[in-house]
Amino acid sequence: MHSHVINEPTDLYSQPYVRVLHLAEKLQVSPKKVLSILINTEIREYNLATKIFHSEIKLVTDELGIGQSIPSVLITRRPPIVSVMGHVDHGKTTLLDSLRNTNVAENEPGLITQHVSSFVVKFEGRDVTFIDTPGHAAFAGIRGRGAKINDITILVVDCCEGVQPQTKEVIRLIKEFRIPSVVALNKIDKDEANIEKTEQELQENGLELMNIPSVQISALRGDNLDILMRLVVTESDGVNLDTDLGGNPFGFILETSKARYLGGLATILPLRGIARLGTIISSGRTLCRIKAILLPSGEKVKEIGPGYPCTIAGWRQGLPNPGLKFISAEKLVDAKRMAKVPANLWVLEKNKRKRQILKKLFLAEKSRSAVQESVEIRGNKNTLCVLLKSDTEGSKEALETILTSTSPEYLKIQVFTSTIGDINLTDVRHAKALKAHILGFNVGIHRDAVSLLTSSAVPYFTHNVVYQIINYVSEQLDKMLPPDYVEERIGMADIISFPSGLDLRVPLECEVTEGNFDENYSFRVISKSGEIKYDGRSQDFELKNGRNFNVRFPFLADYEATDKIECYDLVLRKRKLFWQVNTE
Ligand SMILES: Nc1nc2c(ncn2[C@@H]2O[C@H](COP(=O)(O)OP(=O)(O)OP(=O)(O)O)[C@@H](O)[C@H]2O)c(=O)[nH]1
Repeated sequence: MHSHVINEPTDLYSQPYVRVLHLAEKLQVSPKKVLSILINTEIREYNLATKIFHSEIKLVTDELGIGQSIPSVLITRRPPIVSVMGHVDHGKTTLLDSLRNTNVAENEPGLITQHVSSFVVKFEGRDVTFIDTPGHAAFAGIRGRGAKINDITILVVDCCEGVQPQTKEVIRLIKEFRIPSVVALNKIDKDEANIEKTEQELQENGLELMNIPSVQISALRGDNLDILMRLVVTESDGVNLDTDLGGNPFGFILETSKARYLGGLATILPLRGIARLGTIISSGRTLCRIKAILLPSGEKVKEIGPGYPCTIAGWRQGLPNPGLKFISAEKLVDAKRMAKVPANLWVLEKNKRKRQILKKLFLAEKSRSAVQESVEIRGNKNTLCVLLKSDTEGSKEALETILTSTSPEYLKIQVFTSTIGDINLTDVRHAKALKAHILGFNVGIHRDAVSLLTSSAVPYFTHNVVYQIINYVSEQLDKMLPPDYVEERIGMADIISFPSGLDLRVPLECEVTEGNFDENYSFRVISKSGEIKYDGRSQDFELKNGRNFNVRFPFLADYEATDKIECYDLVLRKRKLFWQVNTE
């Protein structure tokens, strides 16, 4: 029934490699050719069965001249994301409910009751994810920011009322963003339903029913919902639903809620990667180390793949805002590993040195559990755009190589142009339009470019030492990362007395055993076995005589006398830069 749990072997995801032979097949070149390219790199020993990683795959594809794209070894097809839209009372909720009921097993024992408006329908062996978009304004906002949340829209129109203002708004959105759509002509069970008139009105409002599939349904009775599903599945065949299972998890926050025992919850829609228990994600200023994953049915799972909405617990520093993107924060750890690559390797002499660098990078990459590639994060705040200027062909190539082969995953360095000569007016104009940084190696600035450079505040950096340029880039990348927090324990306490009958109004009485307690910090209730029963802010914290205090927590939990209370703070940590360059 719960087929939306990932049910293939787990190591498929945690082993983001491909064997040499398999890669040759994918690329449709002879295995011998691939093998010889790899052997020539001198990175290590290879045979046809060797497992190779993304950095090595890239070497092969580069050498073969088939571009930068990484073969789709870990690419999988996720379920299409469908949202139902339409005018008020035209039957959106009824349709969603009918679709959900065809699928959901209700009252299964052991499930946690929750209200989640997103769910997965299985249709003819395919999973289709429905999300209840929270109103048109938010939807338009999400779209407007260039992000992609739904693949297909079902436009519901009440055939008794015909086209109404919000119907027109949806038509506008569908057309503007070219969203594949299906029209559901609803309430055909009613006598007043006028299908022809509704179709005509849709046509008059610019919806070409010749090109857009439509179906007459009764959301209430469930008539023709199978046809609707088939149309949706057919439409989804034309949509690129490929996603990278090995990538850093990222997706959207759909809604938030709070629950007893679990604290703050957020329903998320992952669009890439596998999110697991323990995965750290961040959204806006909030951070979550995933401590529970619940499917819309309430079933608890350990991991979740792209395209499957789920509710996660473990949020710190409040709850994220619906509509926002979330990203994996694991890269904070990776960034530190990258920083350990010895600095003297950044001296660029071609070929041999380059191989050494790639070898180091490869080793760093191999040590990570998953290879990440920022596939769709382009042209946004995860990309540092640069315009390179160099004095000679040799230094130009060196700079390009260093910047393109070493950008840490998740953050991307995009080199727009790389040319030889002083920084001129055109460069500054381009940089301004592209919001790019100008990096100059051993070059000057044209006189006519100076004034625009200062007045337009285009960031630029020139130097005749390559390390300094790398340092500059490193600093810029660092500024793009979300803050890195570490936990600091403030104090520990024992529970001396607690309310019987789980009465929320009665405070817990506690005694400090270590450090201090202060209501301005976060609190955690930990059971003897280490289970976290509560994590968050306190309520009505009251310091008593000496080392005792009273405290209440907003959520009810089965507190016990053996529980410990921890008081902790999240402190901003100063990060090491990506590339620590040793200038000696
Ligand atoms: N007869 C009939 N009634 C329907 C059908 N679909 C929905 N309704 C009724 O129309 C009314 C509005 O339906 P909803 O599903 O709440 O409409 P909605 O579009 O979700 O409305 P909002 O959430 O307020 O925007 C309800 O009374 C439904 O029972 C249908 O196919 N046939």
